[in-house]
Amino acid sequence: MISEIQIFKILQAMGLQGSHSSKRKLQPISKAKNDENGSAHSLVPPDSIISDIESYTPWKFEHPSALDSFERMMKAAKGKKIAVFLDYDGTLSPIVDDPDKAFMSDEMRAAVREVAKYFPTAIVSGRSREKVKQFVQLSNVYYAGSHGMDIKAPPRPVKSSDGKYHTISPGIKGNEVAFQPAKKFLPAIQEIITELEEETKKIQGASVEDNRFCVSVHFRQVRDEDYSILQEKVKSVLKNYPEFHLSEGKKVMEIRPSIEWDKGHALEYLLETLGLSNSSDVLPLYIGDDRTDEDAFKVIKSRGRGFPIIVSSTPKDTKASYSLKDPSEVLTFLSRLARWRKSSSSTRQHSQIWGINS
Ligand SMILES: O=P(O)(O)OC[C@H]1O[C@H](O[C@H]2O[C@H](CO)[C@@H](O)[C@H](O)[C@H]2O)[C@H](O)[C@@H](O)[C@@H]1O
Repeated sequence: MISEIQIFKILQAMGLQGSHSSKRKLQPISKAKNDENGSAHSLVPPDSIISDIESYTPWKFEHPSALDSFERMMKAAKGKKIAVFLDYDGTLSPIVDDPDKAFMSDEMRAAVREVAKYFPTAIVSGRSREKVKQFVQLSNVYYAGSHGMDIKAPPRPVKSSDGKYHTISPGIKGNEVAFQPAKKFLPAIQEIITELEEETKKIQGASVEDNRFCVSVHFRQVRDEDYSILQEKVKSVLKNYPEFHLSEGKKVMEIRPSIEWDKGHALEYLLETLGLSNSSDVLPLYIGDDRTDEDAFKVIKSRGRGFPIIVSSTPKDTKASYSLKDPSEVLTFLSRLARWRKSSSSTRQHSQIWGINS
């Protein structure tokens, strides 16, 4: 893999790029033709480099690789605190046909464990909190399930009669409480699940996933010609539940209570409970691949500091500032992040700060 800098140098040599500016739009580059003798023009780099340049679209300049930008990002983070937020499906685990088999690799688990030794770390997923915890199997991270509608974290700092805030030390075991802003919808959600299961049971490949405070209807394995029937059935069930709405993710329809709470709110909530919300020294780093992660990217953007990173191998509309191609690049990034921090501090200092087990 060639770096961003190398690509700029090549582009400059080819007369296609004037200066290093992430805002500047590049014209699409087409592969130069061989000359009459069949030999490539002297300015044309080898095929492997050409294909890297071709994939370096204007989108990639606006959302540079977090791996290529690592040194720059860490320079900006020097002396500041990074708080890490990670989506699960498509970020820590690859997208697979069967949602029950979206396992995380041992290498990824080890990398997240290592990151969480040095930085406060939370997994923010559309899955139920219990389910994502079963997949991740780490005790030194916080979990937010149901797109942030089910968070287990230290209690919010409380203001006492003397007007002072009392912050509870983050992460001390047994001190965590569940925050569940959509609790009153639980009975309706169970009714919706029963009705959806009944309505969709004849559609081959469709499945309904109980994510506790939200529901997923999967269609990855549904034939294309059956999709609109499935969609109609889901919509007809939802007609009786006006307090819920439907959105679409990666080959999945997601049904959620219409409350003002999403992954962005979950990020803010976690920062607050961890005592990290008011400091200009805190840089939230969020890695996610799906539309629901955009709410968290937006929050980081509006805070004006932090690292919103999208996982995508193709250009897409996003509020993220950086990109990683796939979960294998996420693994490389997280390992580098932990190594970077390890080389600048000792584990002992960290566990004293965060007080959580690994
Ligand atoms: O917020 P996330 O953790 O990314 O959860 C979003 C949805 O992820 C899961 O579905 C996706 O991954 C499955 C396994 O790879 C795949 O089969 C499915 O097509 C994807 O949409 C999860 O099963 C859903 O409930 C989540 O809503």
